[in-house]
Amino acid sequence: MRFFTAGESHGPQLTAIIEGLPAQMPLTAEMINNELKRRQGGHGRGRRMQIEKDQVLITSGVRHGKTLGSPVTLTVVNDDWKHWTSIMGIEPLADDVNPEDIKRQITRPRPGHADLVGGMKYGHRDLRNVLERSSARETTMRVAIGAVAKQFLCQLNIQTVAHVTEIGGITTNPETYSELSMEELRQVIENDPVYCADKEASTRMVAAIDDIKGRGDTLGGVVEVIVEGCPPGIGSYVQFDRKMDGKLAGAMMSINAFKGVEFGLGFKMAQKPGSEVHDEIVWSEELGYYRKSNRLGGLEGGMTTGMPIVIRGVMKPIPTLYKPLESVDIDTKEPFVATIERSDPCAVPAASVVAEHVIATEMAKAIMEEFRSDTMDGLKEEIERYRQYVKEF
Ligand SMILES: Cc1cc2nc3c(=O)[nH]c(=O)nc-3n(C[C@H](O)[C@H](O)[C@H](O)COP(=O)(O)O)c2cc1C
Ligand SMILES: C=C(O[C@@H]1CC(C(=O)O)=C[C@@H](OP(=O)(O)O)[C@H]1O)C(=O)O
Repeated sequence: MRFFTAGESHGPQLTAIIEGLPAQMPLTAEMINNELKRRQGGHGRGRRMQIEKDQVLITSGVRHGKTLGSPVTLTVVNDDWKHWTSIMGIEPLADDVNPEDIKRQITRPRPGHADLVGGMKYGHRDLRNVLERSSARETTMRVAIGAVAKQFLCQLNIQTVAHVTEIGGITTNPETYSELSMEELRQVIENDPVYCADKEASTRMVAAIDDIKGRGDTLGGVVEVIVEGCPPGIGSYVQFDRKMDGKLAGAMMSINAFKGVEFGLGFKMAQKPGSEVHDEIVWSEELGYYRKSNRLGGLEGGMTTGMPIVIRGVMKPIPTLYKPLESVDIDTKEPFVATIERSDPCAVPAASVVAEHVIATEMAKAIMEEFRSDTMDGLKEEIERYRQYVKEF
């Protein structure tokens, strides 16, 4: 499976093309729209999310609710486009229009965003040409693609869920959710304003977001994605670029503003002896091989172990601040104090939805590389056979 996304944040629409999905897989726009709605939510989003009502249109690759095996094209219209048609026009400017006269030319780069380096790299003196594509508006299509991947994984009894574990230094207590099933965890976070499973921490996170917003500043945090039901042996140790942990980490780091990744115990492993890190191996007739604990987060030697995959990513605070940091106007070379129109004070809850979907996409891609069939039923049979084989190994 391979895919591309395209589209500017304030352009007419966003597009994704996915190629390599098996035929006969159930797929509906409704399933994708539910996930798009979750990405738009979460306490801490700015005014843009009140303008957009993200709804996907499937324009190829699906007929009567099932994939055809041909490329699937997804589009989401930017409702905000109508306010930007002159600034973001596709056609060349008329001869009598001076580009400098187009409103809202951006010459003042924001520290922490792509503006300055993107402008240098592509020769754009209007930094809007950079921010339009570097914007996390693109994550809409990452979620749309991931929603398709989740439907694929669901056919194979592989489930994913993501939740927020930290915002602005407020952390969850894992004891409040460690006993929950995937389904229970999903239900708890769906009813929570910051997609967090610890009620007490959630209340404090909401207050922290309101407080930081009032002070014109922004907050980051940590999100955790769990994948359950994946068979052992996805990914490989035989070549560096086939290691599953590397692929998952790369996917997580491809999300705007994500700056670190860890699996299982993660960075805490540095403080512990090996006996408190590695997971002991056991076997039973009913379950086959499994581990007594899951401190490594479901990966050994670049391969899934069959235990739940547990991956966390850290999101830095949003760079566009109402309380601006020092920067330099690229035309005048003078320092300036920026004024901004709108931004998200905290997008960690929304980013948890994005994280779940990019991880689901990477898992689906890896499974399609590992097992070959052009039909969904063929793939199901392949995986079932393999699951039985590893159980008895
Ligand atoms: C869901 C989501 C929403 C975001 N919203 C904003 C925003 O409103 N304003 C902003 O400046 N950055 C926002 N960001 C972060 C920027 O897109 C990101 O910092 C920028 O693209 C630069 O990339 P980098 O932080 O990975 O270096 C958001 C990120 C995500 C994942
Ligand atoms: C549009 C989305 O997020 C945007 C991500 C973003 C950024 O700089 O990354 C900046 C903001 O865009 P705008 O300047 O239009 O308000 C966010 O709203 C979205 O998540 O769909």
